[in-house]
Amino acid sequence: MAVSFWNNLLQITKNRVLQQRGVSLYNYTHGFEEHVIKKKLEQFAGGSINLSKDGNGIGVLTVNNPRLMNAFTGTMMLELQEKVTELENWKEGKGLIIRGAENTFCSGSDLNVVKALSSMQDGVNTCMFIRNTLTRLMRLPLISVALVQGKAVGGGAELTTACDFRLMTPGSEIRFVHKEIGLVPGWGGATRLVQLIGSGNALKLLSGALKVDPERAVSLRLAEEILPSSDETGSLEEACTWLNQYTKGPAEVIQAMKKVVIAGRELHLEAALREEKDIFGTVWGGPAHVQALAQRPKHK
Ligand SMILES: CC[C@H](C(=O)O)C(=O)SCCNC(=O)CCNC(=O)[C@H](O)C(C)(C)COP(=O)(O)OP(=O)(O)OC[C@H]1O[C@@H](n2cnc3c(N)ncnc32)[C@H](O)[C@@H]1OP(=O)(O)O
Repeated sequence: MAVSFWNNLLQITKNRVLQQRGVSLYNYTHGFEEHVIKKKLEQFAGGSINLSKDGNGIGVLTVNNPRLMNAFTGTMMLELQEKVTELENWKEGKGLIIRGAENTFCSGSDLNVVKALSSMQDGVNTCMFIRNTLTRLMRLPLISVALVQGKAVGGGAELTTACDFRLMTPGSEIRFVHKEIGLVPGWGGATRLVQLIGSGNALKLLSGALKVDPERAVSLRLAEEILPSSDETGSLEEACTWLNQYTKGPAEVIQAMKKVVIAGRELHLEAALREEKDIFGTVWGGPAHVQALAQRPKHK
């Protein structure tokens, strides 16, 4: 009785967290002092995170630091957080493509930053900071796709798992290299990988630091498809076309659809069903619903 009371309370609290925007996994109650690590990250400048948003509700987020195979400097980590906040507040948004600049995806943290922040405390705080951001990215009410061109390595491989889907270009690879540098994933990538491909397959990819080519990624259900083009422009167009299959219709309906899926993915059955009811209430009688009913649709 007592256990089920606490379980219910926990689920209700989690429900509320999922409904709010900008809520992080870690805060001062977990001993995480965000402002301290932000001050440190500011010192490692370079590269950028660029966001473009089109009139059809599709955003393209580009990890841009080609000199270092799009590795994340400190300021890029900070910029990613800002862009996620912007996307959380994008009312017209429906879909998001994440890609790397100049024909490669991302090689994780800038190893110069890793070296400079080598104390256990700095390492753990940096990971908590990014894990917060990637958890919010994963929970965006947008359908997200990682467009993997070239290499997605280390934290770059982890970033792909924060998206709903992965599309790979011919010759590209995803590789969790952490073991090779004496680490385990710290950006939440191991947890998400287990959810995506199961614990046995995840253990093989992580403990073997295996190179996952597009064919293997599709067979593991890590990637949806191999795109025909390997060049930047062609593959972006193809990724947009792929995503457009799922983003037709009004933003409020697409966003509600993503939210019911997040609830199903993250909550226990009863809490997820309650959440689905609440989200349903936000679209029932809404403009898209009323308009569709007025047209007496037939779905042949
Ligand atoms: C939990 C996440 C984890 C953490 O933060 O704790 C990490 O993400 S740690 C970082 C994990 N990533 C790596 O260890 C990648 C190391 N780099 C490579 O393995 C290769 O460079 C590779 C496979 C990404 C690309 O190989 P390729 O032959 O195609 O290119 P180059 O090696 O010639 O790379 C060009 C240039 O970029 C530099 N580079 C690449 N990645 C990084 C990085 N993560 N940090 C800093 N610099 C990086 C590379 O050293 C080359 O520079 P150069 O001056 O020409 O040597």
